[in-house]
Amino acid sequence: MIGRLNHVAIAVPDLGAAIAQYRDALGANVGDPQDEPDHGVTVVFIELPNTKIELLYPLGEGSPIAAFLEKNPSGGMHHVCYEVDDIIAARDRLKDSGARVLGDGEPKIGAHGKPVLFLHPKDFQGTLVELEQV
Ligand SMILES: CC[C@H](C(=O)O)C(=O)SCCNC(=O)CCNC(=O)[C@H](O)C(C)(C)COP(=O)(O)OP(=O)(O)OC[C@H]1O[C@@H](n2cnc3c(N)ncnc32)[C@H](O)[C@@H]1OP(=O)(O)O
Ligand SMILES: [Co+2]
Repeated sequence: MIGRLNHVAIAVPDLGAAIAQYRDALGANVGDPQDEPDHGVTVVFIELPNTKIELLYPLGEGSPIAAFLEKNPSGGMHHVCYEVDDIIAARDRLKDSGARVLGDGEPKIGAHGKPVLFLHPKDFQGTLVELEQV
């Protein structure tokens, strides 16, 4: 069911510093910040040869990233995103297996303009899992 690793997300307390670190210290190809108010985040994608890094910074009230940074003030790995062909079929199979699909269970449009869903970290070895239909 899951396919390629689409991205690994890192929550950051200082987006400018993280951009500079990846661009200058790591020589990475860093995209421009993209506000995603529907998700309460500003995202910056870093293109790697085999996947992407997604830097996440809180946007607006009630951002899930703000809550994460309260617990992890230096930032840290926030989620992994796997690609799926059919996000509804994946969701239904996961729900049948007893996994918790976050939010109202309906896919939202993510940063790539594709439907995404999130699965509770407690059901996946302490790792927040995002699925993106490609
Ligand atoms: C533009 C979209 C973009 C894209 O790629 O397209 C994105 O990726 S947007 C990313 C931001 N959106 C989300 O993260 C949505 C899904 N997240 C949530 O619904 C919440 O953040 C949730 C439910 C994962 C955590 O909620 P909360 O912050 O309120 O924390 P809790 O205390 O309720 O957490 C319960 C339990 O889980 C642990 N936890 C929290 N966040 C994570 C995490 N990122 N990875 C691993 N574990 C996490 C938390 O520590 C609690 O554990 P406990 O042992 O009970 O203390
Ligand atoms: Co993501």
